[in-house]
Amino acid sequence: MPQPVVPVPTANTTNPTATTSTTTTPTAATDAARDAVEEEQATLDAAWRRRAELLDTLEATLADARPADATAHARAARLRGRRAELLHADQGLVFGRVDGDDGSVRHLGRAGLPGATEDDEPLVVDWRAPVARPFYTATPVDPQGLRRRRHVRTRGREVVGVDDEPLDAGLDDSSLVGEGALLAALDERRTGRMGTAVATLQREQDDVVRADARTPLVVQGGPGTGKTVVALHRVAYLLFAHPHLAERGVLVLGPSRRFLDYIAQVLPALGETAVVSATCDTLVPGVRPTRGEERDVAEIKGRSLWLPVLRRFVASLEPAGSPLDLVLDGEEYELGPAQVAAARRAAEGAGAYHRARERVVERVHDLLTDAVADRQAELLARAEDGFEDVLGRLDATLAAADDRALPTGATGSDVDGVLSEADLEALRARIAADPGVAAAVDAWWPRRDAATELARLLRDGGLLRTHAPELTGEEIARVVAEPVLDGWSSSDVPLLDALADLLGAPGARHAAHADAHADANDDANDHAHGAELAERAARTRDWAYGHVVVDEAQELSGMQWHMVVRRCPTRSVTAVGDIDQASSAHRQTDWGEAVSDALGDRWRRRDLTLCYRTPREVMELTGPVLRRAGSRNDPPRAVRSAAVAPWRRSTDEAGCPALVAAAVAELVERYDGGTVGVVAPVARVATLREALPTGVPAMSATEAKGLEWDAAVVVDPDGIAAEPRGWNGLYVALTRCTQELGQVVVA
Ligand SMILES: Nc1ncnc2c1ncn2[C@@H]1O[C@H](COP(=O)(O)OP(=O)(O)OP(=O)(O)O)[C@@H](O)[C@H]1O
Repeated sequence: MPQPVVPVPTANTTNPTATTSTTTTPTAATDAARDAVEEEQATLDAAWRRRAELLDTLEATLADARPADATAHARAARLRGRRAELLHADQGLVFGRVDGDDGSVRHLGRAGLPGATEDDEPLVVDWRAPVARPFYTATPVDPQGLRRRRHVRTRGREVVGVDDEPLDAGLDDSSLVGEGALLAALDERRTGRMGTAVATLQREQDDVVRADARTPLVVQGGPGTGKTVVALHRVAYLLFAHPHLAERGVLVLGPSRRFLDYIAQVLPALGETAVVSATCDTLVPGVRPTRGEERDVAEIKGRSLWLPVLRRFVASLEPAGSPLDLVLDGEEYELGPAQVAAARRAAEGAGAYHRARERVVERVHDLLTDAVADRQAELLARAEDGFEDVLGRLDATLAAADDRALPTGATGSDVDGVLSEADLEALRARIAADPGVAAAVDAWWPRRDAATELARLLRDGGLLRTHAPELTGEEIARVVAEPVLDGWSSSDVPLLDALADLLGAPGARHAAHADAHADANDDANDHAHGAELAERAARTRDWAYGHVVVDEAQELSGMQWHMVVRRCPTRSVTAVGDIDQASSAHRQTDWGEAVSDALGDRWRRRDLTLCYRTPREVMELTGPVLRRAGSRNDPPRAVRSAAVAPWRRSTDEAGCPALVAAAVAELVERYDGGTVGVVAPVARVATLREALPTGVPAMSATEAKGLEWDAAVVVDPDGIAAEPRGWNGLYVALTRCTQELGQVVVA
């Protein structure tokens, strides 16, 4: 049990896993507290001085730097990255300390601060360094060589308190890490922006943060268990521990723009900029859904089966083995079925449609070059047999070739009929540039555009019946009835992405990847340029990220999962979510069903079990809601209890907006400096927005996902429960508050 040696202002805290505490007399405790604060203040002062020195040195080095070559450029970029890291470390420059059995003392902070000389111990160890790990994971049962863990609470340059946990005095293994500091952090007013939790990460969270990056990881956790916190700290950890990931950037996928705004400050505050954040809707550059859609259609279009459907459709776009007629210099050539088949074989294994097309077209040019050369030789042979008219034609052909700069070096009279290598090359180049040949090849194997082809497929019942036999006639009819020409819907985006991938870029083989590689080499480890890299990655549809984090991952459809994996071929993916909070149209009810198709069977699951956000009294209301949602899971255990009991008020339809407005006004006053939010059935949101003061948001359960406020008012809970997947939605709605929950029931 932690022993706060300086009182912590957290009234309503109860550890669900309470353990024994060490006893100290009040006076001794006060003296010890004062000494401890003074001691840590001295360390914090030293850390600020060291930070200033390091920044001065960096500034001077950067001012003198004249990056002459790539190495110097990369070094300057690294220095700029380090400068940014030190600048961001001002909050929490020192936040923890561990004392070893061997008398060693180590301080932890947002950024590492080396000692004055190379032989000195670091003044502060970076929280992500391996030596920092016991701070998060040591327990009395497994003290990992530590005697004591101390959380140092600071405000700017001042130490305001310390919380000590002896690790050599107990047998209990279940207490929270740094309970005093944790509960103080949890009790703080919410600002509407998520904060960092480097100082108070809990053991089960740290296990996720530092898990192996190569294995896809799925983290299941109930509301408020810190999934988002963990996901974002994992990004910071991975970029620190595996700098090569920064060369490709990290993609963070969230459920909505509002959610991305909510978390936007966390990664920059952790010093990370090589990060792109997006929703599944905004992942494909140049494509934005503008059309709503029916839930059943979204469900059908989200199924993974569309991947084989689209594959079959794209295969059908390739020309059958029909002969190809070509004209060059007025002469007709026919590539017969056998030659066409041979050319098509060249495309086997080429992958995307356009890549295959490129290879086949090259092969066609080869075949035509051979055919022209053969015909020339044949004409010559006949000429030698004395056919004057044929000789005339040959002269004409060669003259035409000369006009087009075919450097045969031969004339009509001294030609020997066999083209040299150089002649053949030149002939091939001329064929490749010939507009007539290009037009014929285009007509035979056209370039295709993903948007046009998808719209064509989705509107054509016949095509769907051919390529999507997995769908029933009724399902096909629902798909065909969608007005795709009026714009894309959300479920079209992954279909477009899959189709664009199967088609490949016309005429720009691997351009995006080549581009990405060049950038990566220029910008290796360059945090200062991370934002630039991220911008470029966001613009490139087939950018391959170093790592992808998916938050609220339970919402993704099968096709959206494929869209994720396409962006990270190494499958270095961390997905965090709560299957019990799912509200989107798909039918998955467990993680295996949701991810196995895209992630294969290599993925691992971790669970988060403690709820840090929502007070126990509120969580107790959610068990029955979960049962009604059809879940067999229990809500997570809350680490805190509420100062104000959850309340319910009733009203009739007409009185609802006014009652909600009055309740909100009370809460805004009570949580001055904090935040209040309202969650309601979709149909009530607009009316409530009008009734509420500015700054108090009203939204549906789906929109509230991932967000939190000090106080939340849930309006018409029965109405929310009656929505599609409504009991899951109500579970979300009830778990948004950090302090107080009110429910307004509409009779
Ligand atoms: N170790 C921690 N230290 C301090 N605060 C924490 C810690 N873990 C979680 N929190 C806080 O608890 C709250 C809930 O965390 P978070 O939003 O990450 O939970 P979640 O599991 O993503 O919830 P939901 O499923 O409802 O979206 C946040 O205010 C977060 O800052």
